[in-house]
Amino acid sequence: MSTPEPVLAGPGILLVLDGWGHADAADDNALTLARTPVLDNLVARHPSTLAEASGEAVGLLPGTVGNSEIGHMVIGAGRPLPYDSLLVQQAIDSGVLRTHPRLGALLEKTAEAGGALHLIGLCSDGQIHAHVEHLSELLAAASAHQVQRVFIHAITDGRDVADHTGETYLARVAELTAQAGAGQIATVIGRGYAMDKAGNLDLTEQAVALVADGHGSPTDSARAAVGSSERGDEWVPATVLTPAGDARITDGDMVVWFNFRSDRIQQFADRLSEHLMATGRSVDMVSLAQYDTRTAIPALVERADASGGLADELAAAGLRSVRIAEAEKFEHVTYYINGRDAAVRGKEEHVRITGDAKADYVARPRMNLDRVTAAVVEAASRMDVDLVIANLANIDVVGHTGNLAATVTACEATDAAMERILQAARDSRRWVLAVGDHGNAERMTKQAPDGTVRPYGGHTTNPVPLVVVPNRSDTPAPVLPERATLADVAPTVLHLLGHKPGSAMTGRPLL
Ligand SMILES: O=C(O)[C@H](O)COP(=O)(O)O
Ligand SMILES: [Mn+2]
Ligand SMILES: [Mn+2]
Repeated sequence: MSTPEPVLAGPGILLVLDGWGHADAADDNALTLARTPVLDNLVARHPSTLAEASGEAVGLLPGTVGNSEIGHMVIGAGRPLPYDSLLVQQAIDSGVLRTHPRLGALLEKTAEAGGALHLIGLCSDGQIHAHVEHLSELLAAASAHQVQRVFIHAITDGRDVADHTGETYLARVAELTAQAGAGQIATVIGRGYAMDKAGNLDLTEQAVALVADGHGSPTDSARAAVGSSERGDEWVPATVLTPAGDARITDGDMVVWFNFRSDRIQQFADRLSEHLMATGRSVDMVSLAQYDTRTAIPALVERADASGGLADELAAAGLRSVRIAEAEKFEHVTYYINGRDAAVRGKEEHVRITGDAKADYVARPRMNLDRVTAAVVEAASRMDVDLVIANLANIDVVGHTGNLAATVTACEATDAAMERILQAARDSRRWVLAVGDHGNAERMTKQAPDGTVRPYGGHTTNPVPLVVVPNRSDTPAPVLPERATLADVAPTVLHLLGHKPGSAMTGRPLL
């Protein structure tokens, strides 16, 4: 006798609960501190497992925390993708970066013209946007080409690493410059200004004016620069370190952007390029990894191919998908889940829920969740929609504030939204696959480099819950394998839609 098909293939909802990681209950675990009956019930009563969302399982360096870009890319690709941090590290380990012809040619040209090299990037070891140690390779290359003036325009973090650690990382930069015999920190500014991605150009302009024209508060040490912030490392005001001398960007200089992740540096890179051009300064620029800037900036390390994922398979099968998220995560359910591909395939609809771009997430931990939920419910009710893909951003975005109470509220708001979405799924006979893209809110403290335990709003290496709510309850519920990875999501989604995994996918259907 054949076993009945446990899940009736049909339309569904793929929900990414951003920052929904798994860890044992603890007094810094916002998810277990929160009252979340719907999520608890979901995991307890329906087929569920834990999925790896960090390190090698998704294409990151071993032991590194997951992030929204690689999380959504792997969810969409159905296979781990070598992420930019890994590719940069490989280029360093193999010596390819140090001997990169484009870098070498530009350094030589700069040295001959007596120009300066400006290194701009985030100085921490958060491994999400950048790694401070990458500077060592760039400084060595500058030294080898005898570039005499090397200025580091340091951006302080406090988001991907514990806050109030900026001074430690700037001290590390100073060590690296001493080791290489080249370079000095010229300016310091927090990532809140330099890495805005929400179009707040007033913030970006402060970073542009600082590095291009030396407009900032003069101070004589990195420690004083970081200490001048009243709002932690993210918001260190534009500061010029006077011992570096005149570090303005002039005609014939070159710039290397050393963030490997594009999303939060590209606005600054674009504005700086435009400003230099508008003021008649001809400056060569390269970035460590490929950026999605409007102005073309050549990359030293190319991206991995991410084609052949869920979007391509949906298009090939003629299936309609609706993508829904609020602004903070809109690119994640469109551009990133589609393999960093901006093309909108035929039957693909995008719903971007907008709100206050400068929202204070501690004061407003619900964000625009009600409108996101309403859009999911509406899309689910449409007979012509095969797959709804939505991101519920609160757990991650509010988690980043490092504020435990606000994050608990965000978890509870997400729980209530889930209740409405699950009801909509029952009404429309849809299955639901809910998954985190990386951990965040399940651990809200971290040990800082100096050994103290601090509030922490960044990501984690914890696995994420993955739950499948079948579209019918009259057949035995399937059992999912004990462990999974984010690469299994797309094959499972295609299976639930009644299709095979794509040939480029190495993940497997979990049921
Ligand atoms: O850019 C950010 O907000 C954080 O550094 C990383 O968070 P994300 O990967 O969720 O965007
Ligand atoms: Mn995320
Ligand atoms: Mn995040």
